[in-house]
Amino acid sequence: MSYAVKEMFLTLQGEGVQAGRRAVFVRFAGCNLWSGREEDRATAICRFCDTDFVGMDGAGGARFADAAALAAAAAAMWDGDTAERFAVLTGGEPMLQVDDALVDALHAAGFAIAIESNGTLPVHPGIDWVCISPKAGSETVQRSGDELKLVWPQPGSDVDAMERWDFAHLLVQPLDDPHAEANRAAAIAFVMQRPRWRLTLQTHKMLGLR
Ligand SMILES: C[S@@+](CC[C@H](N)C(=O)[O-])C[C@H]1O[C@@H](n2cnc3c(N)ncnc32)[C@H](O)[C@@H]1O
Ligand SMILES: Nc1nc2[nH]cc(C(=O)O)c2c(=O)[nH]1
Ligand code: SF4
Ligand SMILES: [Mg+2]
Repeated sequence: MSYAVKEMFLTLQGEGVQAGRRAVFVRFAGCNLWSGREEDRATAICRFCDTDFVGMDGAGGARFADAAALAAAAAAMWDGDTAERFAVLTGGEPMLQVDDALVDALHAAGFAIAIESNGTLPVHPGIDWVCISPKAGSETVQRSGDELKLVWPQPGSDVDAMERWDFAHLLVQPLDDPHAEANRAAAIAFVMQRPRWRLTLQTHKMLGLR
């Protein structure tokens, strides 16, 4: 199978329990909850997306002919200790494209693999670190993993149900939109009400990283 990748870049993981870790980000093109076109945003299932995932025209983006080609490109970005190789598969929705061949090729290249997924599709069982970010108005079928990252506020979210799912870490991330300051306060209030949850911030945005 070939893979449509919007962009690929070396940075620090900005969010979640792995924040601060060096990582190659592979941003897959396309999502099942929004077309990515601004004219469709108001009618999409997921309306707050902060990411351009349309096309393959970003830095490091391409249509990779096969898994070996994608893994080789990711490995070429990692100019350090190969023992620490870490890839974050995101998008768009990566589970629309991630398959056995890609997981095997990245592992063969020495990468531990993390994923950022909306949870509407089962995550590949070979992934080493599973982050699910549920979206109100969609069905979260992937109800287990390493971290659940709830963007907040998000009306229509069944937080009590999420607390019955099987995640090692429960995280709440302030919604980045024109009301960011109020959203941060709401996320802090959320954790004050629900001490099983922890606040996570989009540190790459504060640091000027990609
Ligand atoms: C762009 S999404 C791609 C992966 C996948 N489609 C998902 O939604 O999890 C990456 C992460 O950014 C989060 N995110 C997207 N837009 C955001 C925003 N405006 N503010 C805060 N987090 C946001 C998502 O919830 C997800 O955790
Ligand atoms: N540095 C950095 N960390 C991130 N963590 C999750 C991201 C994403 O867009 O999936 C992201 C991103 O876009 N950049
Ligand atoms: S599900 Fe993820 S990639 Fe898709 S529109 Fe929502 S935040 Fe963006
Ligand atoms: Mg992002």
